[in-house]
Amino acid sequence: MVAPIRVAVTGAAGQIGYASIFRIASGEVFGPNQPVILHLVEVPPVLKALDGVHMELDDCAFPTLAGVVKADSDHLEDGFRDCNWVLCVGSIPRKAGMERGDLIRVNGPIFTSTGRAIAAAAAPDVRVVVVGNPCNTNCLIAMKNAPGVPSNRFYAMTMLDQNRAASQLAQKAGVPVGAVSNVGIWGNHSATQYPDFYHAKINGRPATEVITDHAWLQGDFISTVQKRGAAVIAARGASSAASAANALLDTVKGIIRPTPAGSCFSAAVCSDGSYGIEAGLITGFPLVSDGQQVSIVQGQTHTAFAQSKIDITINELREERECVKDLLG
Ligand SMILES: NC(=O)c1ccc[n+]([C@@H]2O[C@H](COP(=O)([O-])OP(=O)(O)OC[C@H]3O[C@@H](n4cnc5c(N)ncnc54)[C@H](O)[C@@H]3O)[C@@H](O)[C@H]2O)c1
Ligand SMILES: O=C(O)C[C@H](O)C(=O)O
Repeated sequence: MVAPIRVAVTGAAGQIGYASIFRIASGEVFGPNQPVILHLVEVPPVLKALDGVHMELDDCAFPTLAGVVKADSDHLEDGFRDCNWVLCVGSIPRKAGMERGDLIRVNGPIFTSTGRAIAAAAAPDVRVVVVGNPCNTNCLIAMKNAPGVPSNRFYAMTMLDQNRAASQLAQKAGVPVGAVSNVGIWGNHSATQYPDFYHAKINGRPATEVITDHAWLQGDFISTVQKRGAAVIAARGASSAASAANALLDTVKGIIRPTPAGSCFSAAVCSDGSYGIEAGLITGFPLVSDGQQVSIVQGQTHTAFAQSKIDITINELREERECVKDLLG
């Protein structure tokens, strides 16, 4: 009999929460033999809607769903008690015309109590993925407010950017998206991020050999990925949800499954000073997992063009940190 793992999802009745939890309950992420107890966290006015989500989970009759715990955001320790994963979605999304960073003073405070409750109540092996924007800096706030939880347990989501970048490269090259690998996202999940096409591969070959339109790679490719979130908001009238939920699940899979040889996956983690990036910033890096431990891919070299892009996005992360320095524990 396999012991269940406990997975908390904040904002569980929101767009991304709703698009995530059924897939987590189904066994897609942790496997068909791993029971999961879902901890669903919402703000008090949304608890009634959360009851409805709970009914729907029951009605799916997933064999892998071993239980549901509901908690409100005023009782986060109850919500996170003994959790092995805390997926932090709950927060306000931006509207048309806003940058993700505009949410910093609205959503940032949510992550002080989140960090404290994780430290107080979660399982000793807890891993945290922050989705709520601006996710890098919110993750920094949570990490700084969770003394005793190792910094390498904190991730902010840049997987959606990786998936967007892979899709753009595949369409340009006229290949299935599965042919694209090794796309690293550097820096902030924002309009300054640097999606690294230089190290990307298409059918195992450098993307820069397969796609010879380098002006497109340096121009429209980067800006399309950087601004994709805003483009979705403009078209849909709401921020990306199904693709974000999919990326959240891909992030967890990236962490717990060995990365295929010669490839990487993307998330923002606490910099250890790799590539000269200031230690302690939550920064998008190319990562590899052996199924247990995640590490930053080492030894990549960057062109002057790429380095200038990385410098811009790292600078923005420093500015965001300055903006929330009163929340950093
Ligand atoms: N990192 C990424 O790639 C990425 C992608 C898409 C969206 N996002 C971000 O994810 C967040 C959620 O987006 P959404 O579309 O699901 O929004 P949503 O408004 O549909 O849902 C958010 C939910 O969070 C709940 N909530 C708010 N404050 C909370 C708190 N303190 N504790 C618990 N729950 C709380 C709300 O009641 C709501 O149900 C936004 O900040 C959005 O910008 C990030
Ligand atoms: O762009 C947003 O505000 C939502 C999300 O971060 C996205 O990239 O789709």
